[in-house]
Amino acid sequence: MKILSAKQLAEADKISIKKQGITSEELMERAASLVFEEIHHRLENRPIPIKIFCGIGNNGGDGLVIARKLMEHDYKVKVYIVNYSNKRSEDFLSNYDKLKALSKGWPVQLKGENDLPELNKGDFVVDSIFGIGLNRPIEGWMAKLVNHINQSGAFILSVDMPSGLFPDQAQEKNAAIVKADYTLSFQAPKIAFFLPETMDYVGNLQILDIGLDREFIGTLESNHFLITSEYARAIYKTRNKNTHKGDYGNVLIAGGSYGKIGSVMLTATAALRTGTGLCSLFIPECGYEIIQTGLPEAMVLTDSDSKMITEFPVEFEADAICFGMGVGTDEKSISALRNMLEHTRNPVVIDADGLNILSMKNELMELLPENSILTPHPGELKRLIGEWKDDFEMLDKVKAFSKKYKVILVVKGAHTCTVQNDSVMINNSGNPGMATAGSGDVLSGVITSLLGQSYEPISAAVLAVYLHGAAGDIAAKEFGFESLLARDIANNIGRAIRQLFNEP
Ligand SMILES: NC(=O)C1=CN([C@@H]2O[C@H](COP(=O)(O)OP(=O)(O)OC[C@H]3O[C@@H](n4cnc5c(N)ncnc54)[C@H](OP(=O)(O)O)[C@@H]3O)[C@@H](O)[C@H]2O)[C@@H](O)CC1
Ligand SMILES: Nc1ncnc2c1ncn2[C@@H]1O[C@H](COP(=O)(O)OP(=O)(O)O)[C@@H](O)[C@H]1O
Ligand SMILES: [K+]
Repeated sequence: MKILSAKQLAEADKISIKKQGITSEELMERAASLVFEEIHHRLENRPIPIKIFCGIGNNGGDGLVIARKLMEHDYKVKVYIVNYSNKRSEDFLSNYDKLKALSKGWPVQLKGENDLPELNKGDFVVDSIFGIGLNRPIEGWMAKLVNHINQSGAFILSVDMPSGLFPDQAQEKNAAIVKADYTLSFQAPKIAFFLPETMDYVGNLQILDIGLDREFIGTLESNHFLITSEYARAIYKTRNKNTHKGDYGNVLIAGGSYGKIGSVMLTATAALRTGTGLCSLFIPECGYEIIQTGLPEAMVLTDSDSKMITEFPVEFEADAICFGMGVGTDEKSISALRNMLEHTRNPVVIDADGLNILSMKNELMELLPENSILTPHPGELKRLIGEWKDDFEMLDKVKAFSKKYKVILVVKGAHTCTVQNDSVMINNSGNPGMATAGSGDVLSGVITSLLGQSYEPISAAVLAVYLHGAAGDIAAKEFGFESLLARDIANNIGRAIRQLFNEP
């Protein structure tokens, strides 16, 4: 699903109005009615105090429509108009008239900090102050209003955008932004919903299809995509009956050191659970019995060193190689990575200490086969690309890095971003239960497995990230967030694949 900018969405609004022969007020009625229906569906006429904060632009206009609809259904509604200027939009004004005609009292006018209304824990607040028209940070008394709403303890539903949040540009430090519990956003996701510095403002996210022109949206160019289950399903390759293990890839996972053999075991488990036909590990000698006992499906090659990798079995003909988990950064292990890179032409997967080695020995970057996949978490990423001042600069730097070295970066996080050149694929599956040791090792195993099964490198990365998160979600249903282990993610990859086809 395309992630669109505020400018593109405003354009899509205009084109749709023209093509569908409707007025912008009718489009507003349509969009806001969908929000009303979501609220009505959940509240089921419960007498909860609903407090709607409306700006005076079109986002405020949405709020007025929502208020009218709720009043028509006998909800307890109070409307506050946030007068941030005297330029009320046309559609705001016509809905203001409609609301006045329906309600007995006038909406409460807010004009300064003395007007902040009383809010209580049990209130249901609708934030319809600013949407995609925000063009500068919220300041002055309105910033106080935003903090007042945030501190009230009320349930907060934001319409289209949490007010104060820019859809597609960096935020000032300590900006006043509504911290929503739930955001109902129109038509397309906005990138700020998924980036580390701003995702917390959004709460639960739901995108409402307000029926903007599909053909026009199809023509819009975007470098940013949200990975959906439909997309993952389209990438996935089904299996033929007439096949054997040789058809599903022979992968080699090199990693581990004394005390960190578990990491490679997790990677190999994940690779096998993702369908790898033949899985071999290259590990220091100390891990031999551990792997042979713990994972009998895997084959094991050992280094001459008992505690760390110091070489690489360059004669091994693998369909995909993964290097790095638990390796450490000893000079001898650095030469093992160099050895591997000097003898490999196919794309490889580099994770964990493999990445740290690349940061230390920049010249090794030049040896990476084209379309290799690097899987840094934010700490490893900083070592690779340096510091960044905000998420947008981070994405720019990652894109530049991807272009410079012709590699794919999987920037891990709550919404993992897979970056190739200028394109960013954002993942929405997964949960905080996956913030546990070894879950990144599992991801590398899934990527390597798909790479070995002849998926294009970018497809392997994107599908793996999606399945890894979906498997984590299935595991979390069984164990809860706290109890989830990395191995549970690996063990649920099969269920995640079946879920793509709606099989429980
Ligand atoms: N178009 C359609 O058909 C549909 C649109 N829809 C809805 O419209 C929303 C977009 O509406 P919008 O364009 O009126 O912008 P909105 O977010 O209400 O802001 C209004 C004005 O605020 C001002 N302003 C900005 N920042 C400020 C600040 N920090 N402090 C003070 N003032 C500030 C700025 O005016 P300025 O003062 O700069 O002239 C700006 O123009 C969209 O999110 C969706 O909810 C849906 O109904 C679907 C159909
Ligand atoms: N809150 C979260 N929501 C979704 N996914 C998460 C969350 N926290 C962690 N993950 C996922 O778990 C993995 C953690 O990887 P990493 O930090 O490398 O762990 P480790 O080094 O312990 O293996 C990543 O794939 C990341 O996307
Ligand atoms: K809003």
